[in-house]
Amino acid sequence: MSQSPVKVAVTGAAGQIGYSLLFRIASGAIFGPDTPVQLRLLEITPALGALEGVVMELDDCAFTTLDSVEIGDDPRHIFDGVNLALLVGARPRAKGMERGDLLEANGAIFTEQGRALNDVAADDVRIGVTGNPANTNALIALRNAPDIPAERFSALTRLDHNRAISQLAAKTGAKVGDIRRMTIWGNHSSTQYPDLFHAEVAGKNAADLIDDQAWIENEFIPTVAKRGAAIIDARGASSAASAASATIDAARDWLTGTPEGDWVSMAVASDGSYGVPEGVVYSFPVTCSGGDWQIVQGLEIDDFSRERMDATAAELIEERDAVGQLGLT
Ligand SMILES: NC(=O)C1=CN([C@@H]2O[C@H](COP(=O)(O)OP(=O)(O)OC[C@H]3O[C@@H](n4cnc5c(N)ncnc54)[C@H](O)[C@@H]3O)[C@@H](O)[C@H]2O)C=CC1
Ligand SMILES: O=C([O-])CC(=O)C(=O)O
Repeated sequence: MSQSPVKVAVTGAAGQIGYSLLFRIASGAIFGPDTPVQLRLLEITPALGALEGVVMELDDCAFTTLDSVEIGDDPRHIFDGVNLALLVGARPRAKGMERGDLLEANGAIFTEQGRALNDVAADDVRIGVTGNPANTNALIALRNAPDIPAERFSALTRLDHNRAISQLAAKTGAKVGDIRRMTIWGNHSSTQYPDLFHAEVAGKNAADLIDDQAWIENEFIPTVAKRGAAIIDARGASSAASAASATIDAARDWLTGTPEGDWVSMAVASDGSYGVPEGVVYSFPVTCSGGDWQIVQGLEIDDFSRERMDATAAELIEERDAVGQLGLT
């Protein structure tokens, strides 16, 4: 192992997602087997005792890729010099809540953490937001970090993307690995638009192959968009292992690149592509290379897709305005 260590901050490290995420990062799932990782774990003060227990377990795994672990409750200390910050820590929703209901509870966290990252993170920092409402939390963080380019922030819609791939594979009998060019447009919420019109199954257009608009509208889209709620109903707690896995997938592809001929879904600051207003963090199809992302351009958008893309943009604008009224940005 010759490379110098990468510093990775994880917030909410003693939570459910953290319990799965930390072990994957420590074992090399983002940076591979040759890059040592320094974990810097942020929690609120009352959770530091539980976090110490998680650190004992990390030690007990004897991961060759884990260089060091530091824990604390001060974002300015934990984020000092970090190259990657995964902002997971936030209150999860309970049964019957929409993710937007968490805006006020969680918005303040991302104001403080955006400011701290602005002041102390490494110059090359990338910031991935998993904590809900993820898109608007990312917007709050980036607005509070004026010295960090907005392109360095993204919110997690990779879980929705992976859910959509899994549903499409089950419907068509294809293998997950045969599916490419899936897209989640918009918000990580029930208004998101999982798009089969540009997805491919073994090189064939997914919507043409399925040839069943009713299934797309009445089964596929709602199943993907409401999967988080279905898991809360079934488990009594929100998705954790799958959310951690998607957080890893998203960070790995952002930093190491997307496969040739494929793309992934990432919620990023809109640049106006596809008529999505600037000033919101919206999920687009993106390709990544060298730690940067680019929105895939030139996809044809029909009326059905347009309507759904606009509806989820409208929800993000409402969230942005609500946050403005709370004085959070
Ligand atoms: N974007 C996505 O696809 C998904 C997002 N989520 C969201 O991820 C977040 C975390 O979920 P879980 O791990 O299940 O929740 P959890 O409640 O098990 O853990 C959250 C942790 O964050 C900590 N925390 C709270 N405020 C903090 C602060 N200011 N700084 C640092 N840590 C803080 C808490 O002490 C707790 O340990 C929730 O907002 C949840 O809704 C969950 C699944 C998927
Ligand atoms: O639904 C929730 O609240 C947790 C989440 O974001 C998901 O599972 O997609």
